[in-house]
Amino acid sequence: MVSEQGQATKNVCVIGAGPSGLVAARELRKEGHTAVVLEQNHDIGGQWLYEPNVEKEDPLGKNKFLDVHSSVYDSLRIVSPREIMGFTDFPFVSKKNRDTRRFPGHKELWLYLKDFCEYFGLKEMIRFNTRVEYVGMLDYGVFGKDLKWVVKSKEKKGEKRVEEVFDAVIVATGHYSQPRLPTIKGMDAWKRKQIHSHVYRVPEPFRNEVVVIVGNSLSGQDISMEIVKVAKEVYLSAKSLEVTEGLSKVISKHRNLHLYPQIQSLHEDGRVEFEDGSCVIADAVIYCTGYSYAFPFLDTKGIVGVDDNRVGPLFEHTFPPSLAPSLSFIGIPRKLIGFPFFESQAKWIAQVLSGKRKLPSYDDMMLSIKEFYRSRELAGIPVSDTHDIANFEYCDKYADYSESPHLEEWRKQLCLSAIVNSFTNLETYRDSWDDGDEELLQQALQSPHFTQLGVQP
Ligand SMILES: Cc1cc2nc3c(=O)[nH]c(=O)nc-3n(C[C@H](O)[C@H](O)[C@H](O)COP(=O)(O)OP(=O)(O)OC[C@H]3O[C@@H](n4cnc5c(N)ncnc54)[C@H](O)[C@@H]3O)c2cc1C
Repeated sequence: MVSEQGQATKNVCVIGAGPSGLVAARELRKEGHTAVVLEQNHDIGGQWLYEPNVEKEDPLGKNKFLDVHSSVYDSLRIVSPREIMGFTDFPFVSKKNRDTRRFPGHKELWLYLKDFCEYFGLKEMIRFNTRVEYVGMLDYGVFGKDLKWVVKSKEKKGEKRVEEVFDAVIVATGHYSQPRLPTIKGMDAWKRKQIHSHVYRVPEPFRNEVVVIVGNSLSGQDISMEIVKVAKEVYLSAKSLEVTEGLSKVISKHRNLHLYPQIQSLHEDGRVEFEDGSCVIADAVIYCTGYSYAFPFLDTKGIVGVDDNRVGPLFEHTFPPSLAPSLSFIGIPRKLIGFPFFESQAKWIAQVLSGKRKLPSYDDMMLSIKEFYRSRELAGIPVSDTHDIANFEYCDKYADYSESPHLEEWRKQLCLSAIVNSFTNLETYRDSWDDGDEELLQQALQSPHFTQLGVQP
């Protein structure tokens, strides 16, 4: 199809109505495409649609399709100041009678997304309670721009199955749901409680228990800090015993929180042996060991795969060269300022689909991927961290692809300052804000993002 402006318009399926899928829907519509968003849940929000009921969820997430998508726990507050999180034209301002904290709880972010959805009239584009079970090429062998996709979905609560054909598919299914587990001797034989942080919600079930928490990244730290208030003893098992000043302060404050090395083995009688030969008897083990990329519905005949948590080959973590532009992914990179990044990526995809922007040739995209892998290897970054990109220039690069403005300097500064604060004051950084940061924030609030767009209906 061709729009009145002479651009190609496509019939696009977006999978997932989290932040990435929502902004993709908006950008596709802006660009003149017809888009439908298929969402397995009953509402929008993705990770931010809190699900307290995890009883039926398999605790180590071994099933192909999980029943519960969100891994968010009850007490979770965002890790960066709200000001930096909003989409570029829809600031995340605090509202009366809502959670007005600078680092609000998860519900506030969900409400922000609800507001975004309503403001841009996105709900009518979404089919809820619809799980995508299969995505495959209609005519395998015909690559390139004419390639079409078959999408098979199933109503979550019924048996109704639908099969549709689209010009393009955008995968926006997130990657913080499928538990990534370590391999530990004796893990399968362990008879006591054993869960992944994906199903952790509240500390109460661990009252008076001896708990081993595996992994000291964000979730491991957060969960340790709240479980320690009810548990008898908490052993935080980390890859390295060299920890940030912030975590070290927390450990010295709580007499029942101990830093231990990695687990060597688990035993049927409840013994947990650590690499330094020490041993404790525990009631529960909580794995805060991160998440795996998983696309259980996607059949690309082996063209796109996940290998050691690397999704590829993907040009700029977005387009598989031989299937571009009809198949794309949003939100694969981790550790970037999420929402504005998803927005640039969505703009770029929408514009490539309409023909406004051109992708490099297949050979050039493959070369770029190879060079990227090589540079990571030379920097000593493991394959499993391929998509960890803690680099603001990356956000700017994606903005350039769609000729959008770069990430504002104040966002970068506020983000860095929150990270630095968390390193030194882990327990309090969300509520203590020093004078320098306040000054930075006041500068941010004078920017067009807030002065021209800050008033939401
Ligand atoms: C504990 C935790 C804390 C976090 N804290 C922060 C934070 O402070 N700041 C921050 O910026 N980010 C944080 N994140 C990252 C968070 O994932 C992103 O903010 C954001 O939610 C990613 O958006 P997304 O749309 O890409 O994926 P998601 O939010 O995961 O949304 C994906 C959507 O796809 C749907 N879906 C999946 N599979 C299917 C299918 N087969 N069929 C149909 N629909 C499907 C899901 O139901 C979901 O609605 C956190 C994540 C976790 C787990």
